[in-house]
Amino acid sequence: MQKLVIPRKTVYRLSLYYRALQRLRTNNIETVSSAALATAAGVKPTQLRKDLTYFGNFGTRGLGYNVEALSRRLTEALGTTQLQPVILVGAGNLGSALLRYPGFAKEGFEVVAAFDAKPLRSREKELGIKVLPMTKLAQFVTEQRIKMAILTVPGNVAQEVTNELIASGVLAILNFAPIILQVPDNVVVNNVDLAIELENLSYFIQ
Ligand SMILES: NC(=O)c1ccc[n+]([C@@H]2O[C@H](COP(=O)([O-])OP(=O)(O)OC[C@H]3O[C@@H](n4cnc5c(N)ncnc54)[C@H](O)[C@@H]3O)[C@@H](O)[C@H]2O)c1
Repeated sequence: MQKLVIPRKTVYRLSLYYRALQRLRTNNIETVSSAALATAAGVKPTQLRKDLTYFGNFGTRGLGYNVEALSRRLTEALGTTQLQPVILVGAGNLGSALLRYPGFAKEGFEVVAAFDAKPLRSREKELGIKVLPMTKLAQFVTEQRIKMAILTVPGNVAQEVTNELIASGVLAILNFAPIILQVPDNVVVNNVDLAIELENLSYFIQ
C-alpha cells in the first residue's frame, strides 16, 4: 500500500495537539471537543479536524475526542511510542547547554551520546553523558541503529559532518548550524535558528 504523504506543517501541529492532550490527561480529562482541543493547541477547529482526518476517524459526534485514544494514536504517528535514541554532534557551548537539559526523555527522546572533534573527559563528567571522538561515530550509529541527530557544530564543518551522519545511517537531523544542508530525499532536516525567530518577532513590534 502506498504511504500517505502528510504535509510537514500537519506533522508539526500533531506535536502541538499531543502536548495539549497531555495537559488534559494531567487534569484527568477523558474527552475533549474539537473546539476545546483546538483552543488548547492554539489552532482553528477546522484546521484541527482537517489534520486529524489523515489519521482516521476519532471524534464521536457530540462527545468529542477520547483524550487517551487520540494521544496514543498521535504517539504512534509521531514514532514516539518508545524512547527514541538521539545523538548530538558538537558538544560546545550550545551543544553542552542542550545536553544539560533533562527534559528530552519526558518527550520521548534519549540523547544517548555526544560526539565532538575534541572530546574532553572533563566535559563528559560535567554533562553526565559520553562525549566520544568523531572516529567512533560511524560504528556507534550503525551498531545502536541511531536515526536522529542534533547538529551543533560550526557552520563551516556542518555539511561534512552531515555527510558522515547520513553515510552512517542517520535519517533525521535537527540542525542548529547557520547553513542550509544538502541532503538526499530520504533524509529530513529541521533547522532551528533563533536569530530568524527574533527577526520575525522584531517585525511585529515596529
Ligand atoms: N540556531 C541557533 O539559534 C543557534 C544559536 C547559537 C549557536 N548556533 C550555532 O550552533 C553551532 C555551535 O555554536 P557554539 O556556540 O556551541 O560553538 P562552539 O564553538 O562552542 O561549539 C562547537 C563544537 O563543535 C566542535 N566541532 C568543531 N568541528 C567539528 C567537527 N568537524 N566535528 C565534530 N565536532 C566539531 C567543537 O570542538 C566544539 O566543541 C554554530 O554553528 C552556531 O552558529 C545556532
